[in-house]
Amino acid sequence: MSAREVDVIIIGAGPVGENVADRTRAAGLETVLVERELVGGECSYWACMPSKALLGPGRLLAAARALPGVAEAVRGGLDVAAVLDRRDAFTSHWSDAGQVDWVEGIGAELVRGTGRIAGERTVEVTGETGEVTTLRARAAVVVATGSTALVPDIPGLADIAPWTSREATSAHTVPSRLTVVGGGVVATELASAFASLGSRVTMLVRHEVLGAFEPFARERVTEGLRAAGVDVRTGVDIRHVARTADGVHVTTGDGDIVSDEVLIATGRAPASGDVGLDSVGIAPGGALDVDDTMLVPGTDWLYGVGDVNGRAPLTHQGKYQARAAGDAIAARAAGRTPDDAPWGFGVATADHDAVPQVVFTDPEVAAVGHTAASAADKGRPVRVVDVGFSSVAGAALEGDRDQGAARLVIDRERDVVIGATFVGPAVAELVHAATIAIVGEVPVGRLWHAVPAYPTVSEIWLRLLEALGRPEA
Ligand SMILES: Cc1cc2nc3c(=O)[nH]c(=O)nc-3n(C[C@H](O)[C@H](O)[C@H](O)COP(=O)(O)OP(=O)(O)OC[C@H]3O[C@@H](n4cnc5c(N)ncnc54)[C@H](O)[C@@H]3O)c2cc1C
Ligand SMILES: NC(=O)c1ccc[n+]([C@@H]2O[C@H](COP(=O)([O-])OP(=O)(O)OC[C@H]3O[C@@H](n4cnc5c(N)ncnc54)[C@H](O)[C@@H]3O)[C@@H](O)[C@H]2O)c1
Repeated sequence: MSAREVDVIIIGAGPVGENVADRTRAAGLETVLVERELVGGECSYWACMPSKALLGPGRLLAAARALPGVAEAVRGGLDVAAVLDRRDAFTSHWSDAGQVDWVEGIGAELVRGTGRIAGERTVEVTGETGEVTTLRARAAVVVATGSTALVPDIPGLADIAPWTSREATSAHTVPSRLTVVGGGVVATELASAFASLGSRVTMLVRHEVLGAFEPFARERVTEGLRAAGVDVRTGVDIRHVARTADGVHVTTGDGDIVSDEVLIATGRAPASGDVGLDSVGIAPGGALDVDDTMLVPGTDWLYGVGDVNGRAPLTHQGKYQARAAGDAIAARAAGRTPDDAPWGFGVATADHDAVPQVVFTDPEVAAVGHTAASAADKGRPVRVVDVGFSSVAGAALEGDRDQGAARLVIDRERDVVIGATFVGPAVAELVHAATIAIVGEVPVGRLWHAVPAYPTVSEIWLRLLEALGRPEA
């Protein structure tokens, strides 16, 4: 069958595929998006949006309860049905009609079905009824297929049909008892959400909670989960799982935990196993190896963007990669070399050392760049400074509870910030200032001139600088 030619074919219309299309369309390239489920991807329907819609009400209620005068006005718990309804609205009731309109609006074409690379520059799309459309790309094929939940090979687990983040974020009933396996971001966020909705939650953590974050952040999140009623157990070894009349039994070295549902939150795997990479000599299944323009080395047409390349599996970072890749594709299609020097338009340099992330637990964690441990692993000589929010008037005004703590990691030789972590009830918005300091390589001496308004929570920056010590006048 003859192939239809277009400029760019993007397999996967999640947030990342959509953003590549936005850039290639802006450059006037004929662009096809291939999607087998919902345009908008995991983030819109089973990840970021529904999880944050489930988390917000519980955090707000806890904040209200910590503020005398407001606490007295708050009676009872959350209205679970209203929270679930609002979550449904944020997922557009799992309809992608609005996002399809957006694709049409930018002048891209949507082809529904499963995309598979079938040799150089060629993609076969198999539709729902089995019909196959063959497309050939003049400029680029972009793999933006995201990731899927990893389910460990625990005896009995497959037989009980456990929840993954998909079932948890789209649940329409709240289990009375929920066991969460894992201690990462998905586990902590969804344990918090379901505890706030009334589940009795047990977390089974193999090592420790939020292992990749600064120890003081891990400890405070663990305390916060426990204060919210979550039974957090660390160092747990799961041996077997079975469903019986009284619920699901998870057998650990320390006995059985019985619950109504088990949520597996043990990480994600790049969705690269079934996109035809083998047809062009690339081993399927792992993270797709790419350079900083997201081009697969050894090709001049194949790109891997977003979760599938494993560089920084977060929506904002994938969209950043998408903007770089889209601009690099457009430049190459026009016969130009993309601006591919570090921090150029066609590269995702920030993936290496300046990835921000917020964990929306209570307290929240907002971090960017290095932790003290990751800097040490890279042999970077650093100074570390720690400050509590108790010294910040703006934070104290937020409520009568522990307002958290912050850490800066400073490169001792260059005297610039290379890492920041904030933990506290409302620290999410603090992280962008730290990202700018890192990406802009702002000298610490200059930061003294970035004056935080009084009395805001941002005065933590002043406290951190004071703790570092003002350079000699
Ligand atoms: C519970 C949870 C909460 C999260 N919360 C956040 C958060 O708050 N903030 C944040 O930044 N990140 C968050 N993430 C991570 C975020 O969801 C991902 O980083 C993001 O969705 C990646 O976007 P993507 O476009 O690369 O992949 P996806 O969103 O996974 O989209 C890939 C798309 O490709 C399609 N596809 C796959 N294979 C094919 C094929 N062969 N043919 C056609 N289509 C195909 C899929 O159907 C899907 O629509 C969360 C993740 C989880 C699991
Ligand atoms: N707010 C956010 O930005 C946000 C929210 C959710 C998810 N995400 C992203 O989604 C991705 C996936 O998150 P995640 O929490 O699934 O992964 P993760 O890698 O953060 O955590 C996985 C957890 O599972 C544990 N684990 C792994 N294998 C296990 C096993 N066999 N038995 C028991 N425990 C095991 C690990 O020790 C770890 O605690 C991450 O990259 C994360 O950044 C981001």
